[in-house]
Amino acid sequence: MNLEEYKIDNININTCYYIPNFITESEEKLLLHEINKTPTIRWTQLSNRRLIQIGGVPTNKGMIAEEIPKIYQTYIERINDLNIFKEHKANHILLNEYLPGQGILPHCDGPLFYPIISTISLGSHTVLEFNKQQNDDDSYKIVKEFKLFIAPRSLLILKDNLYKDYMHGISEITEDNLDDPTLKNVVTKISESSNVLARSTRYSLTIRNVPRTSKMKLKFFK
Ligand SMILES: O=C(O)CCC(=O)C(=O)O
Ligand SMILES: [Fe+2]
Repeated sequence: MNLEEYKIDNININTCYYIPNFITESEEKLLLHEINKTPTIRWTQLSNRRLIQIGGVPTNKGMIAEEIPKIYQTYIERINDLNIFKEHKANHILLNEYLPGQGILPHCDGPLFYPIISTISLGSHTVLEFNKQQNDDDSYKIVKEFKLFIAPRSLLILKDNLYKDYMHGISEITEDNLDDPTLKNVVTKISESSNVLARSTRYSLTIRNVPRTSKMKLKFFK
């Protein structure tokens, strides 16, 4: 696969790739089946989404690697085969679940990760919003820059300045108007009369590299 063909090039940023249909419908179905089997206790419930850490829990001291189930490891390897992470191979997945109306506040992913995010989406589309933080003397404001339409089964790769200089987030809304001119990637028209698309439950597999990972097993002493 030649990644350069998938570069989003109308946002003046060189570091964004969007690959529709990166996985097939049957792969999506198998992943959704696996996710739905996960015991509730493995999920961390936040106020506006649920998440599961796969591969360990990154901390500012590094991460103790935990075994990654085979079905997820397959996709880590598929991402590593694209060679975007080079020697900083992907070794971690943060799995997010969003019900319609849930989202994630604008944020940067920060220093726990090597600065590349690769995201496989499942179940529903969403719209990812990119903002910049503008600091005044004693306050700051968030300036909306652009949005990307993220289809189920797609892969999105963000890196370099898009990782460091922009915040990303998902508004807590239940539908998206695809005629929004700030949406920067091509989306297909749903119908002549209305271009509003309702969200359903979406899962994102955010696949990253956690530097300073040790293979040490946790030991418990009495
Ligand atoms: O669900 C997404 O696509 C974004 C998730 C995200 O920003 C994160 O996990 O840091
Ligand atoms: Fe993020």
